Amino acid sequence: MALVEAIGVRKSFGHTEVLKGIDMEVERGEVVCLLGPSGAGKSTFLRCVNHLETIDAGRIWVDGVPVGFRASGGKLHELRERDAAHQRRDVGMVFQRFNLFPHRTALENIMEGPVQVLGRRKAEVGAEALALLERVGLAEKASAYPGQLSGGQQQRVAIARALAMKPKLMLFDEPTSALDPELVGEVLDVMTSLARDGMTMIVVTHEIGFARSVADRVVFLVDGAVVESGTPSDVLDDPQQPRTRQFLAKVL
Ligand SMILES: Nc1ncnc2c1ncn2[C@@H]1O[C@H](COP(=O)(O)OP(=O)(O)OP(=O)(O)O)[C@@H](O)[C@H]1O
Repeated sequence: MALVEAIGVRKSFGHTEVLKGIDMEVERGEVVCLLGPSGAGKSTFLRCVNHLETIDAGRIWVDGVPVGFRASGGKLHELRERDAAHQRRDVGMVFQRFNLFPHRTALENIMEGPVQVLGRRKAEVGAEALALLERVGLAEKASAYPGQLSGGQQQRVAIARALAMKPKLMLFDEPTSALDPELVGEVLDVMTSLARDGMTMIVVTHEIGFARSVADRVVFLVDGAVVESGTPSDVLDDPQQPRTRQFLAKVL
């Protein structure tokens, strides 16, 4: 089974159907870039995968367990909202706005999940958190507060914080959209290195260059439906669908 399987996912807000039956599979180690115009439902789909939204119809499995359920003793038990946090542990999410705790240092931000959520010992987690800061090129910023870091640095800390939970899957929701252009590259470099290390990733982005060079597969979402999916070169260089062509003509 693929690491992520989504079948017929539907989601409405009020009377507006935002996801109109999404099917998607993401294999282990695969990087999928989700592209499409504003309002297509890209963020909503990611939020459904991470159980930040409940779905109205269809089903999503992450590593064989349907989102919104917990497996135990060979049975599935529906999750109550407070138990959903359990499921989110397997999935790291990085948002457009870095969402760091402002009154905690970079290192403390990274340690927060393993200590508070997983109940691990601070001494053990500290060394891992420092290694993660090194991995995102910020070892020297361990004691800095978010307000003392650039947007690019904050986003790299946010990535390290997500990795600290040892997720099976990483979701990125326009991780560079809030950054000054000169800071975009440093965040994309960290994401590229994660991808090369075999992390399974779904990335919502408008960075076509990243999609072209890093994605295994590009999926185009328009108006709540997948209109085209394939290798980056197939979809970006030779789009078959008029809506994909229109979108690419605007962003390329
Ligand atoms: N919590 C919510 N309540 C009501 N409507 C919502 C909610 N979240 C999203 N929407 C609506 O759902 C639609 C899809 O939004 P979504 O953010 O998923 O699109 P997107 O493809 O990620 O767009 P963008 O690139 O602009 O972020 C939009 O019309 C949005 O206004």
